[in-house]
Amino acid sequence: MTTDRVLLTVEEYLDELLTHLLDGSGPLDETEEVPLPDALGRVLAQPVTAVGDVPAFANSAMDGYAVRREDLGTLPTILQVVGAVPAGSGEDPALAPGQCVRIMTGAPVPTGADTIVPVEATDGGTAEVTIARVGERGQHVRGAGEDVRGGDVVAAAGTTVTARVLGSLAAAGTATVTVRRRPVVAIAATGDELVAPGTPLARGQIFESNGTHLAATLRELGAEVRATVVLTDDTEAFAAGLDELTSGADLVLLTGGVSVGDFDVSRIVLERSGATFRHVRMQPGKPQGWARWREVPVLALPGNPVSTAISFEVFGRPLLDRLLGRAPLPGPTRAVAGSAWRSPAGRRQYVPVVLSSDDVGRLVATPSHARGSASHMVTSLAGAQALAVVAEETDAVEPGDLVQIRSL
Ligand SMILES: Nc1nc2c(c(=O)[nH]1)N[C@H]1C(S)=C(S)[C@@H](COP(=O)(O)OP(=O)(O)OC[C@H]3O[C@@H](n4cnc5c(N)ncnc54)[C@H](O)[C@@H]3O)O[C@H]1N2
Ligand code: MOO
Repeated sequence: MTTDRVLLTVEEYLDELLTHLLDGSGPLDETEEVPLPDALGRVLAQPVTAVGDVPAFANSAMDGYAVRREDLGTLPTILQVVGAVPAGSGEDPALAPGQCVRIMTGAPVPTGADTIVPVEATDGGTAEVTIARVGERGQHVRGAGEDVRGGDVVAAAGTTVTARVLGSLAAAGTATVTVRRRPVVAIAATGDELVAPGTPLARGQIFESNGTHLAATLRELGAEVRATVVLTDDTEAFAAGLDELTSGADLVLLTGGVSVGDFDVSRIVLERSGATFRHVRMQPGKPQGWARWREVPVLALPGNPVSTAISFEVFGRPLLDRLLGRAPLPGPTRAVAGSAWRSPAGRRQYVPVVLSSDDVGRLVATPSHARGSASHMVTSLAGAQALAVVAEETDAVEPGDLVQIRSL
């Protein structure tokens, strides 16, 4: 009976999803090779190695003079300037004892030089130069391969290609990368009360927001997202809608209608295909469900907007990560609570928070909504930078208490 659901911990339910909903399967097999700039947001299917040393050659970190350190035993010393190498120059002027070369930042250090003297430590001469100060041998020389050696891994398989990863890969000479196919995800919001923003609200109606939120989150995660559909509470229409949603999809997300109400259509229809509905020891996000419809995994999330968002973070994101072979987000960090709030005993609480630091440098987490955590306060998501995670055994959080932080 749906009203008498098995109560699971967060970990137990996630394990059930990974093992039974996804059938224990790993990443999608298909990969594609894309030009580097098109790889933003995709997940690497293979490690990417540097095509050569980075830096590729020893070069100057300063505008100044390339010198032989042994010529500068006593200072000041006058050296003869025998050439100039700007960045991009292929020249390698020879240096005899007592000679130096003008050099610009990024230019290759002449083979005969070993140290760079910044122009500020000289009189700036062009035919000859007086050197007033010099550092250790090798100073201001950026060595070949100092950043990474040719053949070394710059980004591992499973890495999400962010702007930072793109920059690093470009610097390491990568032109194309092999990424996992985007999982195709279909989303449906359920409920007769839902209307699109821009439509006047009749009594009992609300603006649909979960589908918009989920679709955008999934796009950020590298999925190919089908336009969100709104399914009504009519069971036959809902079943037909599910047939369409599952066709060609790797995953279907449903939001709403998973609770125990008489019109909870997701639950009623999915149960026809042997769905599993659970209560999970978390707040928000207690009622959850999953099924396979025409063999396609269907994850049914509770409809309250904050419940949908957090349930997706806790259960949907790991499914996507699994399909994409993506390395999971780094584990939680900790912060001190910036205010007091209550937490339901026996349930792990996830609270949208803003982060700041206090005057002794501790990370501080404060609920992003003045009224704390509640699953209908959808605008708490807009200002949230992270989720504070409060343990099951805690029923009250006091300012200064340590809480776990999960990034969003
Ligand atoms: N008797 C019980 N009632 C409820 C229980 C329970 O254990 N026993 N659990 C409560 C909890 S906790 C949650 S969470 C909700 C989950 O309910 P449903 O998944 O069936 O969600 P709905 O009833 O369809 O909607 C809940 C709420 O969210 C609004 N909503 C739904 N979809 C959207 C959307 N796409 N965009 C914006 N807002 C949406 C909907 O209008 C409702 O206000 O059940 C509790 N009840
Ligand atoms: O699980 Mo419900 O999300 O607490 O409102």
